[in-house]
Amino acid sequence: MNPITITQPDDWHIHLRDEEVLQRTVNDVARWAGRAIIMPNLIPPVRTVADALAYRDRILDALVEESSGFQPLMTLYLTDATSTVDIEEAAASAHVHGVKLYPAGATTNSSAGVNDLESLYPVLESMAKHDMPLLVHGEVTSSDIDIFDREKVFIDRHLQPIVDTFPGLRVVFEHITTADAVAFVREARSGVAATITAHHLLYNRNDLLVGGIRPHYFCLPILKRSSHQAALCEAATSGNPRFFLGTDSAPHTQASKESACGCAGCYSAHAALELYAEVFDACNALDRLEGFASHFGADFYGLPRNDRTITLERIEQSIPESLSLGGDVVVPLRAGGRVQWQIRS
Ligand SMILES: NC(=O)N[C@@H](CC(=O)O)C(=O)O
Ligand SMILES: [Zn+2]
Ligand SMILES: [Zn+2]
Repeated sequence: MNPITITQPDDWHIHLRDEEVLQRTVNDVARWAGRAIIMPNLIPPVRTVADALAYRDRILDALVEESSGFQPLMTLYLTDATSTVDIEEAAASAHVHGVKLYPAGATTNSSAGVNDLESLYPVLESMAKHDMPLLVHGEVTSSDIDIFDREKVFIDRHLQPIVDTFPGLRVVFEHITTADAVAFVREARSGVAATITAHHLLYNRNDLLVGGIRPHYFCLPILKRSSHQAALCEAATSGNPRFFLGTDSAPHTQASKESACGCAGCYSAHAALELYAEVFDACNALDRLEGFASHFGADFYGLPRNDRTITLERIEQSIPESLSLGGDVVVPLRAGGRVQWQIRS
């Protein structure tokens, strides 16, 4: 199967940041995706519909001519102060497609996140009533839980109770990283799905730690052992519509990654579709790429599939050592390396 033509994909989880950085982030994703779910973890966070609409305008303003069809799908950031009125307003907006749960302190820009999930149960109830999806960064933050176990413990302590307590709530378990998360999503009631990143399919914790610490592979949830990576590849390429594409592309400047206390997040928007194609090719599952990348997420969110198509060819391309990011630089995933696929222009 080479070349392959598929319905244009969408990215169901991305960080674009703000201001001068948008020039890079927005146009990189718009090169291959028709739409993207835009994460709300700005500083300060995107808390209200008004915040989301203003942010959406800044994203649209950053689009270059060739990318002008790209649609940002906005989300709100759940805080301890989020109210049912916020949810009603979100549900009434054509541009808000989900509400994001960050346990406070779990990841980059999550300090405004949720401290006491149970006190927000009325808000989750309202989300279920208005059919507003809950998007979850699924890791506990307790200091006594090992960083490699934080996703699994989150399932038992928080995710299973949420899914059981609100049977009508649609839930996306974001950027899953473990065989435990795969099994949970596979066996859950209907209305539960997961996004999977390219980097969690391509890499494991050896890539992060063997031969020296490689900060550009540090993200949260952290890369796990290879058996978990294999479970993710199996899920992504299985054709199960509960698993779909979400890059979690998250730019941090080179200096903030190459630091004594480096930030969490990998930048993949520059070549994400090509990298996913490489994974599906390696698993002999190129015929399943379209479902994962272009059909299942749209179906879950209740949006039409894209009309346009995109063609990928098995032609090697090289990835730059760094990319401009506003006045700074970002080191992209697989910097200085090669990827086996290209998008035909
Ligand atoms: N994934 C990450 O490691 N970082 C993301 C936040 C997130 O998605 O958890 C970021 O905003 O940088
Ligand atoms: Zn996250
Ligand atoms: Zn993310």
